[in-house]
Amino acid sequence: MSENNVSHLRIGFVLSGSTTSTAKIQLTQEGEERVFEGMLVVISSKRRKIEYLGRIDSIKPVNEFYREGDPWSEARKKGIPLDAIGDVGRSYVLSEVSLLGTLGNSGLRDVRYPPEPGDKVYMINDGEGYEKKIFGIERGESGYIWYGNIIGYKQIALPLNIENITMHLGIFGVTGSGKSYGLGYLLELLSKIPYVLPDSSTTYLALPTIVIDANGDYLDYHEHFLDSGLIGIGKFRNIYRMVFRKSKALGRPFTKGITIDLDVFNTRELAEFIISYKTAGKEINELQVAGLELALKELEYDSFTNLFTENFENLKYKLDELSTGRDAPIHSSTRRAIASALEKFKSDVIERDKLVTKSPQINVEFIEQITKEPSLVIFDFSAEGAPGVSPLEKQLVIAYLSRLLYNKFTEYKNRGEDRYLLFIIEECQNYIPNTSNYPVHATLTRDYLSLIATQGRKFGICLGLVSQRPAFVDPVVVSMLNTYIIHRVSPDDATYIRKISGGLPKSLENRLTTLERGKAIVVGQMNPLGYPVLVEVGRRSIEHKMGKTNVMDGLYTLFKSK
Ligand SMILES: Nc1ncnc2c1ncn2[C@@H]1O[C@H](COP(=O)(O)OP(=O)(O)OP(=O)(O)O)[C@@H](O)[C@H]1O
Repeated sequence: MSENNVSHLRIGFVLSGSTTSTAKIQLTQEGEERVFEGMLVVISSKRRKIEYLGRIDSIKPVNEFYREGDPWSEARKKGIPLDAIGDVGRSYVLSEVSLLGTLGNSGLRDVRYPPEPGDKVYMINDGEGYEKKIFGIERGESGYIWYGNIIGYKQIALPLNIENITMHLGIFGVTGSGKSYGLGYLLELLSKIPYVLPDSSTTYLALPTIVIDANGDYLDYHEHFLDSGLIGIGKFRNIYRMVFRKSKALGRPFTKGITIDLDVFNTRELAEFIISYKTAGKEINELQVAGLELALKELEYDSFTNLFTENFENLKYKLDELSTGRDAPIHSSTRRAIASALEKFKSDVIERDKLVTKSPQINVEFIEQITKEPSLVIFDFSAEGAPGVSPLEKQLVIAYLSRLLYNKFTEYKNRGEDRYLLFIIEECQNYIPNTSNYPVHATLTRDYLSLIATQGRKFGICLGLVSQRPAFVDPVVVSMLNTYIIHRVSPDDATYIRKISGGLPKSLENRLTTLERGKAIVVGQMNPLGYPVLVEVGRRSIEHKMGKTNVMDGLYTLFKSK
């Protein structure tokens, strides 16, 4: 590093007492202005001709006239101003730096010698190949996408290793912290992952993705696809929007109705779901579940879908039969409760939302198609895509989808065929809840999503779980995520985040609850640095219209219309 290079901003000097893991530095005036906790910096050792990558862990201003118990304590107590003395006193800023490694041409190496007193500390120079020195990776390398920029450095992005997305991803943050915007940006990057061919030319590939879109945050991509075709959506071949049958959007191009087949469920699962549906998942009566299970079994139908869509009366007769007579296995009051649960299920799910059919739109051929011709599939669970649809019906759809995916990917695996799919679930606490603090009944979704989470890297389904409240998500599943993008979280979640992410340095942990919108900490297997990094999410190339609110204009329009 040349000292004459003005773009290398010197921000400090190493003081005595460094070890191979930390260095104490005194900041220069520029350093005092620019440095913040969590920032990455470079220490240059002239004598050893090495550079260290460090992270600012603390910043401590010192003034020799303001010390605890000094001779001026009494004057301060009496309120006598000491500004003049303070101004002439020695005043400086100390900083503790964690040494993350030494910089080489292929990424970080272990620190074998501590920096020496007098070594200079710099900001990383944006334009001098530092990405390669820090991460060991160059732009354009196969299988890496470059995410946003490292905070403090506009030109230095964080590479993310796509190979490791197979070990699942968690995106957490409170409402408005920028999760959906950031995820949209990530989807754009995942639609054009570089792949270097044997002749050294580069092609770009897209990772097929299904996103359960809770609020319509990704519909801009569908709109863009309808308006402008494939421009701007990388290598995705198609973008589908999936809506419930009552949605006004049905009938638009590349928009499919959400329908499912009940035959992926076993008798117990279906019985439990129908009984819990009546109480909106709040409670579940074991006697009623057992009674319905018995009726379904005794009917010996080979298709639940047929039974519910065409022969529903038979089920009612069977229930009556099983509750008639002195030794009837189902008590008459239980029968009444089961019958009313069945009616509710039939009238909402079968008749009103027309969710169940023998030939559903979401089927194995669709999975085959979207994974073979990489596509983005948006399940629109917003009010427009799912008008009047209950949370439990959404659960039923995800339960169906996760079974379908699990079975299909098991088949791919058994055939030795490589397929990959990113399955993103927003508001995932509703489908894989931590029942100890978020009492939502979700066995139908939880079991299969957990099963997908526990599958190894080679299974091919990469889970992307998104939540405002990570503590409400099943901790066993969360422990299987290997990469986290953590936006601002609530103080209640900060301790939990620290635990699941394998411990964050204090300098970053302190920022968890105060991160600005669009800033996040990236930690885990996809981050090749091996240390948590503070990043600023990049700009979406397709505008995020759905996330916008316009309170004042809206209020004014109402006011004017009076
Ligand atoms: N990095 C960013 N750059 C520009 N605008 C952003 C950025 N991040 C978020 N926004 C905007 O801020 C608003 C809130 O962001 P976003 O919808 O992503 O939050 P969220 O964490 O997903 O919230 P919720 O959990 O309520 O969905 C949106 O209007 C979004 O477009």
